Amino acid sequence: MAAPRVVVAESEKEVAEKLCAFVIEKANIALSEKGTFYVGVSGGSLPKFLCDGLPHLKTNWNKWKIFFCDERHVPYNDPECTYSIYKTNLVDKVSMLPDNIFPIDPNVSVEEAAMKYDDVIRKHFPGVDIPRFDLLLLGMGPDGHTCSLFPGHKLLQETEKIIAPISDSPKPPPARVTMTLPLINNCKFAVFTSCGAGKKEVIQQVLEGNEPDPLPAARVRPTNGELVWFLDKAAAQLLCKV
Ligand SMILES: O=C(O)[C@H](O)[C@@H](O)[C@H](O)[C@H](O)COP(=O)(O)O
Repeated sequence: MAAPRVVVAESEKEVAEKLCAFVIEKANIALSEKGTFYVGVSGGSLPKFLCDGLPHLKTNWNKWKIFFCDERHVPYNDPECTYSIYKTNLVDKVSMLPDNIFPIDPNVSVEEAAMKYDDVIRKHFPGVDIPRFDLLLLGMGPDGHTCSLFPGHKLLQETEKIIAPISDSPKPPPARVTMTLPLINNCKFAVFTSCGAGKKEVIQQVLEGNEPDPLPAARVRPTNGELVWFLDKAAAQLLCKV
């Protein structure tokens, strides 16, 4: 994999603008090439960046297929539900057809929800071992986690499954469904967005460290794809090479 591309903007507002422009550019290229755009989105602070910026930009929303890089195993009416945040603040805003966004099923066990989600994804990528998303939009926690893959967790060693349950997430809520590294690293574009001085140390560790046991975010290295980081100046302040 080529070195990650690091885009540093002055402010969170500018990060959001650059991120959304990038997303729409990749979406419209995918739509022109194959008529569909397969994207995975994350929770945390990312929904705000995307939901504030994307609705103003031009694309054919009903050719998008939105999946979740991870999702909390909570009812849809729970404020922690990432799907509901995107449904309310993006899907409904752009009048995207609801069957273009694919939530997990919170009404079964987290193990079953993961198996069902695996099926849902594979139905869109028939005949391949590992689906290849056009774009995965990721966040990174202050501990270097991404999706619901946490430091030291056995899920980091997963080599077969593309979707897995977790019931001991150190970031609440504890039960989640997450993409695994084999799926993440098969995408065309893996894009992180991280802002704020609180992330400056872990960003330096992930982007410029050379750890024997890399943090989860440092393990995102698309095999045949590109890695891009959108950072504000506060988050990037310890980086040497930007
Ligand atoms: O649903 C989740 O909890 C997220 O997918 C999670 O992986 C998030 O991306 C990171 O925790 C970063 O969150 P912040 O950007 O809010 O720090």
